[in-house]
Amino acid sequence: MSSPTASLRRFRTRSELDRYLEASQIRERAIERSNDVIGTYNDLKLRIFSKHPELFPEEIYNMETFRWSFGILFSRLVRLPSMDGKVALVPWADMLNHSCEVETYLDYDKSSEGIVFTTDRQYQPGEQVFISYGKKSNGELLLSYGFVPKEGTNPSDSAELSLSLKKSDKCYKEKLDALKKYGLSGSQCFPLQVTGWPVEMMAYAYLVVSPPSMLQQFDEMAAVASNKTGAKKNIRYPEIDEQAFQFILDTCEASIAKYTKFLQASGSMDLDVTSPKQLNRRLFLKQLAVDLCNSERRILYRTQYILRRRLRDIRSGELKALRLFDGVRNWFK
Ligand SMILES: C[S@@+](CC[C@H](N)C(=O)[O-])C[C@H]1O[C@@H](n2cnc3c(N)ncnc32)[C@H](O)[C@@H]1O
Repeated sequence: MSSPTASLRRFRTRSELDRYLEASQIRERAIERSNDVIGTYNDLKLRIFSKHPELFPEEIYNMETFRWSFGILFSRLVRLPSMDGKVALVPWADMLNHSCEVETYLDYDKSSEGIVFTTDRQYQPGEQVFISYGKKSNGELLLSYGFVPKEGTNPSDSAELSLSLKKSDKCYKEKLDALKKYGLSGSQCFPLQVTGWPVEMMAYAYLVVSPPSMLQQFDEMAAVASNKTGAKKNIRYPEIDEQAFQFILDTCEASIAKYTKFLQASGSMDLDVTSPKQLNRRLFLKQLAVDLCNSERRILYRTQYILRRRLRDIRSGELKALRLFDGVRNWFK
């Protein structure tokens, strides 16, 4: 199941997105999705609604009802694997809640010509049966379905880290050209998980920190960063490993600081209410934002730990090599 607009049922306006999701890259995704829905509506209005007002009156076919319908439809439709991922609305199935821990699924069954729900184990009468909405991060679940699973319970959770070329880089233009050639830009987001980061991110970091003497490798780095070269290549440039890890660590720590600032400020966030109903809604949105930030910051902390250990290993390796070199030199004296 996927929903491009359910989040917009939670965070209705741009100012709500800016206020509650300011620390998370999910804010950018939400803005993109919102723009997609607005674009689709405007396109339909131009090509169909405005040409047949008797069939599509403005009181019904307006932006607000369009967004609502999209949200309802996409948070309830089911993808059917055996029918090439075709989507369907299945009345009873839309009552199933999501759990990150189950592998139950819905699919079309040829012999019974119906949709069958397959469970992963036996359930007792009265026990709640869950389904998986797919291997999605907490941010994606918030955007698509309007909830955030409990921290640490989602094995597919990820947090996006944005890396950027340095404007002061002597080879800024050459690096940007290499990135553009593979459809990338001077600033790219990559998903981090508690288990590590993608090779694309490492390649991007190599490119950012590489000196002018590595100009010949810029193309290869950009190609791997884009994952457009077909097979994934696990490139390594040991001579700039330390700078690349340090660069990712600095970016990661700047991001952690942003989350921490938001989480600290959220305690005294001005909810600016005029009615109890509004207060409840804003408290709910704040809690969703806090839950999301905590789960994303947890992944960043883990990344920070892995990076610090890598850097420590590199530096202690260098130190050992230096001591060995000094030892040999002294021996020859
Ligand atoms: C397909 S419907 C599931 C049925 C829904 N609970 C209902 O009563 O209509 C999807 C919606 O259920 C809610 N939901 C599903 N799983 C959830 C979970 N694990 N925690 C909180 N809310 C959940 C979200 O609001 C989501 O947009």
